[in-house]
Amino acid sequence: MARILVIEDEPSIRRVLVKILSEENDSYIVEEAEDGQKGLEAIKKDDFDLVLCDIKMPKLDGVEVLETVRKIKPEIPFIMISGHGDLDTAVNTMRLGAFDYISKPPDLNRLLTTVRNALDRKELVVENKILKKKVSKNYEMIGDSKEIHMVKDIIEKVAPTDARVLITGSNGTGKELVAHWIHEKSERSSYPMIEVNCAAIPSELIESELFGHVKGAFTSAVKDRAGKFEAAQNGTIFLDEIGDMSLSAQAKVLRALQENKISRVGSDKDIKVDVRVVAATNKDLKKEISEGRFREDLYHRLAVILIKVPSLNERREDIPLLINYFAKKIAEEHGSSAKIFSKKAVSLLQGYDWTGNIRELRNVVERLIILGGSEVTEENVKMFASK
Ligand SMILES: Nc1ncnc2c1ncn2[C@@H]1O[C@H](COP(=O)(O)OP(=O)(O)OP(=O)(O)O)[C@@H](O)[C@H]1O
Repeated sequence: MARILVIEDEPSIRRVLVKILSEENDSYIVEEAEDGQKGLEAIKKDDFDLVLCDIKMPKLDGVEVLETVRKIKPEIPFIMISGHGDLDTAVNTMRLGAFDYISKPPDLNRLLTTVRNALDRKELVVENKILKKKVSKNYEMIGDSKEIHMVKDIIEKVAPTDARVLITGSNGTGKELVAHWIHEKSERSSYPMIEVNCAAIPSELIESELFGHVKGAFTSAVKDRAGKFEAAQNGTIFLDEIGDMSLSAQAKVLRALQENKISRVGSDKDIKVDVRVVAATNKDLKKEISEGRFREDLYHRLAVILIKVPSLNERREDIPLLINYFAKKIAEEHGSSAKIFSKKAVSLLQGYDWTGNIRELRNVVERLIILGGSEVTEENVKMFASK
């Protein structure tokens, strides 16, 4: 299905274009606008795969429409329609990002070929964007230590089962990464993995976030809304920082785990959910239980399998590998060649106490690459990385 918008003020030409395109291919949905202003409004409101746009029009001309859309929806290809007097302008619009132009009266074959090419390219651009997004989130798990191999082994064993998993470990040790792999290596991987950071959501909103709500359930509930459990249907929900969840939300999560049912806030209708729960925390939940902040029954439901992710300080031999890996990644991101870290620089970094946190290690590597010289030396580390 391809949605095409024809913006043209001359009714006869507009009609011809709409007719030709609609008859050419059943999967073309063709809409029309009679001037630049209306065209722009339609593009803002809806998603189009292609726009055919006249150049000379009242109110807003084609060049202005093109320039505005390039800023808000740059992926939409434009084919400009030029009359006798504006061929030069048409050629110039290609510099502004138009895909192509056709002259009036439109030549049927040329029009249809250009439309097909433009739609093909649009698909490619969108695919590339999705691909880039996937690649940019990095899920490689670097490390050759006994400790990280143990974690990988457990993931392999546990992922294909439906067992709930509680992942523990201090900040930035890779808990989210572990959760990601559990989902990816499970049969649920073609369904969504929905992540909820329980610490980032105010306690009065967490229930609605997880379970959704019905219109009128509270002041700002202006319409029915599904929650994350429903969004994760057939997939995995990752409850990050579960140790920060309010007791009343914990009670509801417990019910969801016991009965595989949830109800939206403000409704007593049950909704069946088939969702695997993976949770993570950097808190000592046993301590939280003894102090009355975490439900023991929920703990036992969640911690069917426990994975403790070791801090980098417990597997310092992985630090040089990580430095190397981050140096390459960062160079790629900056479009430069990877900087060499001298042996002394690496061993100094390896010895620091704060390097338990992988995120922090990455930040320091980035800082050293930006601020250090062509080679990262012991002196650079002392200057830019010590805490
Ligand atoms: N073994 C690893 N190899 C490469 N990168 C890793 C590894 N472990 C973690 N990272 C990276 O380190 C960063 C922190 O990891 P992650 O977010 O999984 O940690 P976390 O324990 O969930 O953190 P927090 O406690 O702050 O939520 C991420 O960018 C992640 O990709």
